[in-house]
Amino acid sequence: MKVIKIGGGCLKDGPTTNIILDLAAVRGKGNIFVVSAFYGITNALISGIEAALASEDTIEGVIRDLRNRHQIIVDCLMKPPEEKKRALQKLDKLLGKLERYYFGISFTREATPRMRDIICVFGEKMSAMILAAAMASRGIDSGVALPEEAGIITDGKFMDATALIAPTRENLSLRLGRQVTKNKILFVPGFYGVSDTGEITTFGRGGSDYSAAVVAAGVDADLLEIWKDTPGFMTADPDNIPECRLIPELTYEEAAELAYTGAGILHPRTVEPVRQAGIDIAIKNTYDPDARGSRITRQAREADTIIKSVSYTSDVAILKIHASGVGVRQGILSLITGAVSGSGINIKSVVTSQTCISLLVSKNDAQTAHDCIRAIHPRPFRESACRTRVALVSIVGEGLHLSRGIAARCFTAVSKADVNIEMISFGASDAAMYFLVHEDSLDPTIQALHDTFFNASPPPN
Ligand SMILES: Nc1ncnc2c1ncn2[C@@H]1O[C@H](COP(=O)(O)OP(=O)(O)O)[C@@H](O)[C@H]1O
Ligand SMILES: N[C@@H](CC(=O)OP(=O)(O)O)C(=O)O
Repeated sequence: MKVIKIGGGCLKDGPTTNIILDLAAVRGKGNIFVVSAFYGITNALISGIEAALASEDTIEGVIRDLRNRHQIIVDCLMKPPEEKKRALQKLDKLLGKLERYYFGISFTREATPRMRDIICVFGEKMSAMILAAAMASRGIDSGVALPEEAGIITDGKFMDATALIAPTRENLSLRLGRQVTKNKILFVPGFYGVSDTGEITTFGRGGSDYSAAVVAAGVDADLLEIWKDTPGFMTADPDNIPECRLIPELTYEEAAELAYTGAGILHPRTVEPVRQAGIDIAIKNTYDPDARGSRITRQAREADTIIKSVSYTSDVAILKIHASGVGVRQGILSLITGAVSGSGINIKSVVTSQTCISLLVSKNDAQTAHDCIRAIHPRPFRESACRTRVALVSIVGEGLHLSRGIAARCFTAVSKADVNIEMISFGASDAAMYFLVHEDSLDPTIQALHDTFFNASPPPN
């Protein structure tokens, strides 16, 4: 059995969703589909929260807009009036509940992370329901299994949960495995699970890729297939580098490093659950389903180049803590990282020298993290600084640390592009090297690296 993930990027509107359903009808029977909300709906749900906080009067319009957007899709996917009516009744039931939550936050003037999660998952609940109804309308046996019914269990952290694989596996093998028969398609809303006390907890934005990996591990799937609107995992984001190329095979390590350092094609934690279970990931292009796509696996076959891809993220800030003898002063590092993570902030990376500790955090967390560090008493450092106008660039390829000349080629390219490097990390991973540049220099940096590693006639690396 396969687990197949369909994201919002493939569910843009009625006609594109029809293409996906045609594909699923031919290739999807006997498999589990983990689905995201229709394109733009999660953003609309979040805007609805802000609108409801500002004024109760906005709620009616938000619900009307959500209903219209889904109704247009239902109209396009289903023809028999009775079936359409039933789907719209289910939609109205969900929207009725959603409306009450919006009134709740408007009344209390408070949108807690718990309430944000409850509201955000309505997008996936609506899409799974509509896709299953549309599939049934094509005469295909289909159903919906909600994560709370199937038993996708999380650590309970709102808006950034992690799945607990052991109990999830136990639940899914009992409750999901048996529901999938040879000719049936089962839809599971992605993006969330429930804590052991039943609280809805999302896996963070873009988390349906991770959901699908969790379900794949939970049912011991033969393969996790992720359907995307690109030919596969590319040597760079096609939005930045249109001439980028397909990477036919990547290792788990390479895919994880790329996803963590900003390759928006995969949620950063997608690889974890399937790597543990030894399940491959196939990325397939919905516009060209017979094409090869990309395979993420334990051991990728030899590639022409060691560097597989270039990725970047602007969602990074650097905190520099200047102190002397960092390497010989016991406890200073743990004091600083403890203060930051104690306030619930995730530290993306730490690089130290004898005179400076550099912490990388998300841009949104930078100010709070800096405040936490400055609040340490007595101060174990001389001075601290926070830089937010930076971006992280990374080149990834298994074995790059063993190959001579990669770093030289990388930094020569960057320097030729007249870009100044602000921080380098090399050696922490066998498969990745990353550095920071000013955010205004991001585009020329990515272009220079891509030209060097993928477009230039090579010195072999
Ligand atoms: N290295 C990469 N290879 C392919 N696509 C990438 C890469 N980095 C970023 N992307 C972007 O990821 C997008 C697909 O991811 P996403 O929009 O999240 O899909 P979905 O919503 O269907 O899950 C592509 O349209 C592309 O712009
Ligand atoms: N709908 C959620 C979860 C998700 O994974 O969506 P997508 O597969 O479209 O990235 C979001 O927008 O964050």
